[in-house]
Amino acid sequence: MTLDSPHVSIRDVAFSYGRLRALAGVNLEVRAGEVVALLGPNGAGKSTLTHVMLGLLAPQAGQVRLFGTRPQDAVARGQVGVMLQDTGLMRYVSVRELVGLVAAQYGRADRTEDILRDAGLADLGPRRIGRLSGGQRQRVKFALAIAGDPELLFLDEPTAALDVQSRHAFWQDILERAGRGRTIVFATHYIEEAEAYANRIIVLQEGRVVADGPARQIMTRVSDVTLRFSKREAREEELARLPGIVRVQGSPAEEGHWELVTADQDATLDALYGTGPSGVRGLEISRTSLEDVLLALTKETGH
Ligand SMILES: Nc1ncnc2c1ncn2[C@@H]1O[C@H](COP(=O)(O)OP(=O)(O)OP(=O)(O)O)[C@@H](O)[C@H]1O
Repeated sequence: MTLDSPHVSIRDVAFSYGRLRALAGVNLEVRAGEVVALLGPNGAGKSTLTHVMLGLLAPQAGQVRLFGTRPQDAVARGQVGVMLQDTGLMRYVSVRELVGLVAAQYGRADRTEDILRDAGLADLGPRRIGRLSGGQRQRVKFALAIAGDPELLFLDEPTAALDVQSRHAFWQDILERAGRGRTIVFATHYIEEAEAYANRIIVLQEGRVVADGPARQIMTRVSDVTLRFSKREAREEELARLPGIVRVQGSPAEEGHWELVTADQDATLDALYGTGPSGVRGLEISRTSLEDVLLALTKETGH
């Protein structure tokens, strides 16, 4: 282990459940302070990858290192916090007792109230776990993940079941941790959260990494833009000849209403407007969303 070891390093990792190949040659490195979102359709391998990163599943091929050492050793040193989808919680203890117990294992019993506050549980300390709502239980799982103030946090769908306020508070806490050099890897189906809070997005599809980079970089992979406008005297053939055009659609419901998909917005608009009056009215430009890009990247298997 060296000071500048990546927090996570995965090389050529393959994992199969019997004959079902869940991860096929995954490579990635995550460094201190990164907030990484794992995206991908159901069954893409996000949870399997998370389990492999934690040392809970041993890959049949390849190597996994956390802080330059075996995942189990990093976990034993208290460097890793984790929130998995299907962990159960003791039902008959109070929120404060459970969080305090885990905090004590990290030598942080005196920080129990801070942990409860950070997880949005300040008012729920005396409540029995068995009496909590789904979103409240989710916050307890988060409290347990952060109890040791770990350098590396793995969160599997952390905001599932959280209401709007809790989500907001959760992300503020995550950003504050990242600002202190903590590393966060989370799997999610909320694309807008990945776009807003992750500085890197990794897209998995059938156990392979099909995209890896900042949201903006991933979005440039599909650079098409849609232009919508009205133009009375236009003909379809004429619009199709504009530079950059990928596709032209007229609106059958509204004559003279057009939708152009272009790969070169500037060239298309220059030609459309030309030098004189264009007759174009009500122009709307919409960029491809990250959701469109993900659908394009993961559509091959029709999930
Ligand atoms: N315990 C298991 N035994 C057998 N196959 C499994 C097991 N867990 C997962 N799989 C299979 O491995 C593949 C990857 O599953 P995984 O749970 O990692 O996907 P995921 O991306 O986390 O999906 P989701 O978005 O639905 O949580 C799927 O085809 C799944 O059916």
